[in-house]
Amino acid sequence: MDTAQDTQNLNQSQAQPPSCGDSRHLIEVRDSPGKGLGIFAKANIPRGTRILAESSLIKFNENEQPTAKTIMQAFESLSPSQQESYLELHNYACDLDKQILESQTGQTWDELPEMHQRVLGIYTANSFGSIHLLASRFNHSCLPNTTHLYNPTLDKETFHTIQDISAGEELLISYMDGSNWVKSKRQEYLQKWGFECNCPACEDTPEGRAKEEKRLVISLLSGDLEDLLNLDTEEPPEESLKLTQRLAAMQKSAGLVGRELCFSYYYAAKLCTRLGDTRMALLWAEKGLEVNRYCVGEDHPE
Ligand SMILES: C[S@@+](CC[C@H](N)C(=O)[O-])C[C@H]1O[C@@H](n2cnc3c(N)ncnc32)[C@H](O)[C@@H]1O
Repeated sequence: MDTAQDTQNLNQSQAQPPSCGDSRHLIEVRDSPGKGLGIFAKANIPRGTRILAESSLIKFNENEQPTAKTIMQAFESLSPSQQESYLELHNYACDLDKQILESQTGQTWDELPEMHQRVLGIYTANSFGSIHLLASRFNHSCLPNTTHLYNPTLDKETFHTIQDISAGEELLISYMDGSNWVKSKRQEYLQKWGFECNCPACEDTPEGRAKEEKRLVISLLSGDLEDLLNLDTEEPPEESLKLTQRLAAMQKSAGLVGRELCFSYYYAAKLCTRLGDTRMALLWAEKGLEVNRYCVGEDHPE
């Protein structure tokens, strides 16, 4: 066997992007000061890149609410090496999660065996409804540059950049659904993970406060729009269209360019259709499609 040739082949195969339909060769896991580990770009990454498509290590059915018992069973059904990898993940359970787990086990947190505390703490700190080994290293930002969604065709969670990323930059997702939430609501929600967010939208600086003001307007516009939709379905669509256009413009200027923007564009398209303005309806729909494509890729069924 030619050892030099083997080494060369190995180096070449490491240099090749893996054929798993993502660009994970462009990212690395390393220390993120004040946040534990995080995921960083090793090169410039353009918007819309599928950086990761990852199968779950542990997954529950959509309509199955995981409990302490089923989480422990899922962990025990893993192979020894999978268990080892699982146990390396970040471990944190907030008081509320502990209370829920206590009520399910009938034991206080301190009475639970140490291994149970660890497995359950890791589950609550890392679950997107499922556990993924690499994706568990994404830290949070209220102004994320990466978005994720389950792709049922691939049976994988996919992660796409929604901004152009520079080499060395951390890739950050949002841990919450409500991108229009104001700071106090966001901070309250993030207690689940035991940290105080200091992202550009949360920092107490003139820039941070200006971003928060935009978020407040977005929150109010979304609320007004919801009221228009809920209170009177006969409401003339012109008013809703104006609100939707303002909402989309604010989302864009606030840097909220994930699927929330796509939904505003789609909604504007629907309203234009209702108003008989096919040309504008097409334009909004195309804008929505473009955002959707960079958020979830071409192969998502939605
Ligand atoms: C899903 S894990 C993310 C990866 C984790 N940093 C690690 O070392 O494995 C969630 C934990 O990361 C930390 N974290 C995530 N986003 C953060 C942020 N914006 N600021 C500080 N800590 C953060 C918190 O400790 C949180 O409980």
